[in-house]
Amino acid sequence: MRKPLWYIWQLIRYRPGLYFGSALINNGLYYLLPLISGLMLQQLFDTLAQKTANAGPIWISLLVLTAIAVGRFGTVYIANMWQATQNFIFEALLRKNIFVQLFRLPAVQALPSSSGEAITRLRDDINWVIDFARWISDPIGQLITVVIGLGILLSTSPLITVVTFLPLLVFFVLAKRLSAHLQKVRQAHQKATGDVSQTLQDIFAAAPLLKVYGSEQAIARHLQKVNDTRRKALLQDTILGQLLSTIVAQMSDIGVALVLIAIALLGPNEHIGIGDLALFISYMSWFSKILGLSGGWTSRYARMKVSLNRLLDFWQNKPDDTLVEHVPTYLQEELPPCTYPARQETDRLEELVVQDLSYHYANGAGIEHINFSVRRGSFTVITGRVGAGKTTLLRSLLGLLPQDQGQLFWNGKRIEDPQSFFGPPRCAYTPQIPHLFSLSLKDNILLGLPETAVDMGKILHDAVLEQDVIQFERQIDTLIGARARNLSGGQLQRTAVARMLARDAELLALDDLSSSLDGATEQLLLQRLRANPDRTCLVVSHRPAVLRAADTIIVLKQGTIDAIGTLDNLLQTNEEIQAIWAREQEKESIEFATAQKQQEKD
Ligand SMILES: Nc1ncnc2c1ncn2[C@@H]1O[C@H](COP(=O)(O)OP(=O)(O)OP(=O)(O)O)[C@@H](O)[C@H]1O
Repeated sequence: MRKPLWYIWQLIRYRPGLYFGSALINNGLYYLLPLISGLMLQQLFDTLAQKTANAGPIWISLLVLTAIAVGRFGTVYIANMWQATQNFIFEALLRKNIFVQLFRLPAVQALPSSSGEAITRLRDDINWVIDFARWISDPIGQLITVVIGLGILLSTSPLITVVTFLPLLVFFVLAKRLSAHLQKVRQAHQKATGDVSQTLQDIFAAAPLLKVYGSEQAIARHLQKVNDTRRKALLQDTILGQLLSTIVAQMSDIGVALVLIAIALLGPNEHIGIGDLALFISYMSWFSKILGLSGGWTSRYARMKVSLNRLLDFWQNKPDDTLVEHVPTYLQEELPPCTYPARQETDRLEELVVQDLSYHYANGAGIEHINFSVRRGSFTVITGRVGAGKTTLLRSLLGLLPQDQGQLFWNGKRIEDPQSFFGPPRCAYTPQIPHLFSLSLKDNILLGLPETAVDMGKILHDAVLEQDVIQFERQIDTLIGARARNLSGGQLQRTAVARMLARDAELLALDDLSSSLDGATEQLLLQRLRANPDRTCLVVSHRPAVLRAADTIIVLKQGTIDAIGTLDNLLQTNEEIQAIWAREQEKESIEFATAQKQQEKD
């Protein structure tokens, strides 16, 4: 793996003009201008005391001092603007490269941790890394300023410079020690706060169970305990934090006090005039502020390194330079138009062949030696008992899970990278639990496609959604709401089907097409899907209506193919499908009886 500073340098190289421009203004002008102010003050006070023969007019000194004050305000303003722009650009670059990497991997491998944790990494860890890149030029400006300032002071009076600067340095070291201790206290506070949040989250999630088990008292005691730890940590954090900020705030006064005491004691022997006093006070006060701002180098570096490693985790133990690859970020420029792959002659599906496909999860479960083929216009159903491997088969075929072994052929031509191959216009997929966004129904169906590219009326019809849409308050523009809470389970399933149909793909892969639909709607959906003779469907299901509609049924048992055939054939020869069929028939008759009872009641 490269050294952490290499990544920081690559970030800086992405916008060197902006970075060095803002660093120069921030560190060059911001830190150095007060040194000129000090010299002007010296001049001004010497003039007032008539010490130097060639002292310029007072108004020139005042003018220069005012110009420096305005200049400093201007530099802070410009530096902040430039740094904010730079931060946004660096953030965008890192996020874009991470997202590109996430989309490159099969879905199951994409995230190194939970999605909540990944969001935290994308926000906080990126901030720590770019904050380090911004900050790294600060100590250089601070060091240059202190070296030049000390040189000027030493040439005025070496003794007073040493006796005032050394105690200031001691205060600085003490403050930094306190700051290191505060870091530990702060970490303990953050952990304690995290424990409280986690406990509350668990309580909310398990509230009904806690009541049933009568565990309210025990959980309340646990909450009290973690809260008490947090209270103590918060108290320590607040007191130490206040103490440290008081010391840092007083550093400047301490610097001035040291100068006054030193000059009172040593001034007469050192031939220190009023102008020199002004110079010492001005410089020592500025040095104290700089010392207050500086330090924490090792902790900043360590924090950046940890954050950088957490970002490189997205590359799954294969750290890659592409985290800082210089790609366009379009923060100020127009986004390039979205392009959709045009259908090619070779995209047309005649036959898909699956050869010896295997995939195993870490626990050993999965699918093994799967062989079958799908012809154009066919309706193939993958069925099996719960946990037989239906979803795993569909997902590894589509490249959403990495294949351990096996080959796939599209019209006889080998598919090298299933994950990128099985997208529109070749394939569209509806997962077992479709995810809808908190957008309108229309936007959920289009999901980025231009409206002009689809026949929405036909799509709604084929997905048996047309009647539902009429009844919605704002028809197709109705907002679906977070987690599709404004839709029933069946409407959600059919919206996902509509989204898939909008892709007008050669192969439609559906994991659980109709489990939330009533019998009549299910029949209608199957009928409409099958009405187009060019539509090729590969469906996971154990619903009798879907099995009846199938041309070919693939029966899975414990991750391997138990039988392939038509329903009539399999019902006579295959025990597995006989068991599934009997159980589903029973379920159907119970559902039918319940529905009839409900009708009678109504
Ligand atoms: N992420 C996972 N990690 C480990 N094992 C898994 C994972 N997902 C599924 N499995 C296991 O792999 C086997 C096949 O699971 P799969 O979901 O493909 O079955 P299925 O036939 O689709 O089941 P269902 O009808 O419940 O959807 C099961 O034993 C399951 O426990």
